[in-house]
Amino acid sequence: MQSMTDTKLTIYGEQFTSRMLIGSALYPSPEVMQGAIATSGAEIVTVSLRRQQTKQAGDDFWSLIKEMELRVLPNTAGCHSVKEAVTLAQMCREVFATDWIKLELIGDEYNLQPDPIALLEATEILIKEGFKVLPYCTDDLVLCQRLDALGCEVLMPWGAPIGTGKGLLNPYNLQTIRTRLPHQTLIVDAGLGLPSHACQALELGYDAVLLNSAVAGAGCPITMAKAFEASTVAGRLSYLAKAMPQKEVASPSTPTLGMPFWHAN
Ligand SMILES: CC(=O)[C@@H](O)[C@H](O)COP(=O)(O)O
Repeated sequence: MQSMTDTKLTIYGEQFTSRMLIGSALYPSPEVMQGAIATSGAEIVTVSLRRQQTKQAGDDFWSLIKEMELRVLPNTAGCHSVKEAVTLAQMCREVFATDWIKLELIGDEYNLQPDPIALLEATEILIKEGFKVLPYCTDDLVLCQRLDALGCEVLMPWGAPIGTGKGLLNPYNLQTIRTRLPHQTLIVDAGLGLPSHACQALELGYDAVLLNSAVAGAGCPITMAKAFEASTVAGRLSYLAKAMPQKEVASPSTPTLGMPFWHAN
């Protein structure tokens, strides 16, 4: 019998079993946040230094995150300039004692689209300073190639604008990036709304997904976290199993006498 072997998700040399990275914002309560993150099976949680408003709220939040013993991926959510993002990344390195940074640099307020030019500039600066950059970028092949050439070992193209829940708006672009950068760890980041969207990303050969709103904004975040976990497992297995080719013309699936097994033609 054929058996299916899989590699683990690799991020800058570190290996993970879960193929979902999860955000820590927008949950209805700290308890629900902890419950949903734990249920999701995620081993990496992204956190924003900028979003904490008072010292007390910040301290309480960090204690909850620390209790969960997850790998923390600080992000530069809300930054609009290279200077702002680089400064925040430097602060994150001090506060969280990690050189990982999810680099988010917004270029447009309407759709929160990442600014590709500023992103390249900030990535170059941060890599020279020793950061391990995980850039949140648009699904543009040439931009991804440039980020790859700068030394990024993970790229995170968007599925759709942050918080929209629209899923993969341009599967062709995402597929092209996968095909052209086969060595890269690729993560679809943002815009997912349903577990089926995560499954689709994994089926395209993406290594993982990063999401927040779909779980935090669900009617029952804990149940939705479980559904996303199952969908990433299903999507990865489906990718490894290699789907049957699609056909334009029907072919009978009921075996004809004397031909009980599949014939590829
Ligand atoms: C939490 C975080 O990093 C977001 O900026 C991320 O991009 C997730 O987006 P969604 O909320 O659309 O899942």
